[in-house]
Amino acid sequence: GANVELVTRTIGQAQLIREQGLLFTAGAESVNNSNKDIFKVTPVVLCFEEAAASAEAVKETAELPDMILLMLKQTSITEELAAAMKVQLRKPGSKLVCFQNGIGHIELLQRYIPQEQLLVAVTTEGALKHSPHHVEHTGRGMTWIGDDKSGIQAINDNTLVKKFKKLMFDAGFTVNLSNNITSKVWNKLLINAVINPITAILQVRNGLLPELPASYVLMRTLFDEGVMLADELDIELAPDLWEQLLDVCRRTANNQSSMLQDVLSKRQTENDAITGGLLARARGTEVVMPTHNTMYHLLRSIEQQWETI
Ligand SMILES: NC(=O)C1=CN([C@@H]2O[C@H](COP(=O)(O)OP(=O)(O)OC[C@H]3O[C@@H](n4cnc5c(N)ncnc54)[C@H](OP(=O)(O)O)[C@@H]3O)[C@@H](O)[C@H]2O)C=CC1
Ligand SMILES: CC(C)(CO)C(=O)C(=O)O
Repeated sequence: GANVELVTRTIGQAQLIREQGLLFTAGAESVNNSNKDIFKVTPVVLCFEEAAASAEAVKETAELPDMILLMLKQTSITEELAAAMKVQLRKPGSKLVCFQNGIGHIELLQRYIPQEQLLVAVTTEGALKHSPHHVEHTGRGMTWIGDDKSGIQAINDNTLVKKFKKLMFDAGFTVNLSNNITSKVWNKLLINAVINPITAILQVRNGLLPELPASYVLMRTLFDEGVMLADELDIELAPDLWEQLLDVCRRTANNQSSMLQDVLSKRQTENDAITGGLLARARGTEVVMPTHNTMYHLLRSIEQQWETI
């Protein structure tokens, strides 16, 4: 095994998990779907400030983490967080694995953390936080990790990465290495940039999108604009990405997309990292993305209504 520490944002959540444990339920398609068990685990829990202070205080870098799995939304990746990560990643060879959807965060993190310590993860696993100490594994998937600069062999030979893969495998998760993680990131980015904004604006579940003739047209238009940009940037996409996208709608038909959940809870969405991420990459190219631009501004208008309340 490995020593694992869970880091929460608030002290309240850390205390709750220390007192009551972390409840883990398995949804219908989860790894542990045989009996829909509820597992209770009692990890070591620190809040963000505690973790940052304890890393600052450490003199021997051997006591610092080997690997940090960053599973926050893009909206939580701030300069302050990146600076704190830098302090926690002083152990030579340690790695930060970034699980976010969307793009833009790696550029921010690279301003603080050397590129060779950053790994990008793309996952199709599904998780849903029901309460501050209850999480459901809503769907089985696959996780890809990589970094396009080092190449697959270097990652494959990395002892830490090997150990991480084994630990994940033993826990029931499949982790593969990718020699083109940018392509994996963009496949997911285009899927999210089609499904998330439309579901969030129309307030419908994923399954309805391809069923409504008008939203089907909108989906295809957003998809085609995204493909044009990827072509312009020489980013390889899966040849059957459109079919994959329709399949995601079918497989997650009853899900509310993460962006719809954010809108319903009046939380800031990942619009800047998903649709905004595409628009930022299109700037300075010949590609125009009028439909993504409209979706971006519609979502910002929704968010700005709460910001001004
Ligand atoms: N959920 C899923 O199935 C999938 C999610 N993703 C991507 O993964 C990322 C995370 O998504 P998801 O887990 O759903 O998001 P959630 O909002 O459910 O969870 C993120 C957690 O991060 C916590 N957090 C925020 N800031 C800090 C901090 N500084 N220190 C410690 N904890 C912090 C939040 O705490 P608090 O609630 O207190 O703010 C929250 O509990 C997103 O980019 C998403 O797009 C990718 C694939 C699948
Ligand atoms: C694939 C999809 C759209 C599934 O709901 C998702 O990743 C999300 O909701 O953010």
